[in-house]
Amino acid sequence: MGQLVEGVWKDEWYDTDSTGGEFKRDTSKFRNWVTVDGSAGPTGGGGFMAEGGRYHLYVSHACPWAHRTLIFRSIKGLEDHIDVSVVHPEMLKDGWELKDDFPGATGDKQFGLKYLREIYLKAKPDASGRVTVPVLWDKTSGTIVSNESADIIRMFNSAFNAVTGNDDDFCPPDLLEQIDAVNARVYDTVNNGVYKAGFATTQEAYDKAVVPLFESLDWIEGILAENRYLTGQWLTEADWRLFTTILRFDAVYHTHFKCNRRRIVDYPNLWDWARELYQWPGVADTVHFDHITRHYYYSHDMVNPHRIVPIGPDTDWTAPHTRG
Ligand SMILES: N[C@@H](CCC(=O)N[C@@H](CS)C(=O)NCC(=O)O)C(=O)O
Repeated sequence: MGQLVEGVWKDEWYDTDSTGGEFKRDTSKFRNWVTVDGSAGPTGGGGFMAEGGRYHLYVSHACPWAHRTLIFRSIKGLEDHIDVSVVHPEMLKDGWELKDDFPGATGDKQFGLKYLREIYLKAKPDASGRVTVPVLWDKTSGTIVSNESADIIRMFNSAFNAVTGNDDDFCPPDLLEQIDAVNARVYDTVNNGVYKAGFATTQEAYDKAVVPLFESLDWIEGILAENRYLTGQWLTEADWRLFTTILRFDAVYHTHFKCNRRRIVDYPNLWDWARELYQWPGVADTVHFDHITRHYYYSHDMVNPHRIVPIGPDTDWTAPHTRG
């Protein structure tokens, strides 16, 4: 685990000393957008037009943020248009490695590089900051378009429609405000909340994260008791953004990140909803529990120094849901 400082790799754990034990997530540094005509998007510069075969995605199957992008790639019919390199699940002193000696890890399909940081350095030789997945790479200009999953899934939702012929819209304009509001709470207290609980190094910092996390799960359970999906009767981006955290919850966050007030299977509506999303066409193929457990239990020395992978739970994601 480490980061780049002006182009040089420094192996160091997250600094929680300067923040009273709290984990603070670094901001993503590459924030350009692929657009229909190559004009600039909401942030960053232009020049990234939606074209089949032009972009490459670097992901980890363990990572909930990268997982969102793989789900959108699948449900938006982008699989033949955007190819993927999958990192090795263990993230150790060199950060994410592009090795292929684990089932499903592909190595670097573009350049044969060893470390994901080398992709960052190709884009920006003096890059500083964390080397994270996902990364969307532009083969034409030879640079990183974006390393922010929230932006990448918005691009995938609409920019490539003319390329794929898929017009499904998971961010319809009339629901956008509601989607953004749900996303804001879910991001802070659930998606990032589990990390804040798990990487906290003081009791206060842990309490500050874990209490709002379970308040939000109760709030979500209430919404899903009344509505099929988070923003009503249509499945939207808000559901997919929550899903990748919920999928990992009982297997990892409940144990490894000490988020153990309740399990997801203890929330009848949330658990039913989660199975519906898992069973959505194309989604189960994006799920790799072997990468998920190997990554978390192996990569965080500070949390699990002996790298023992717990035995359970036995969860049946294929059990029929009753959301219809
Ligand atoms: N804001 C980023 C966060 C991505 C992120 O933190 N990914 C984790 C994996 S789950 C990572 O690569 N961490 C490496 C590190 O922090 O050094 C996004 O949503 O794309």
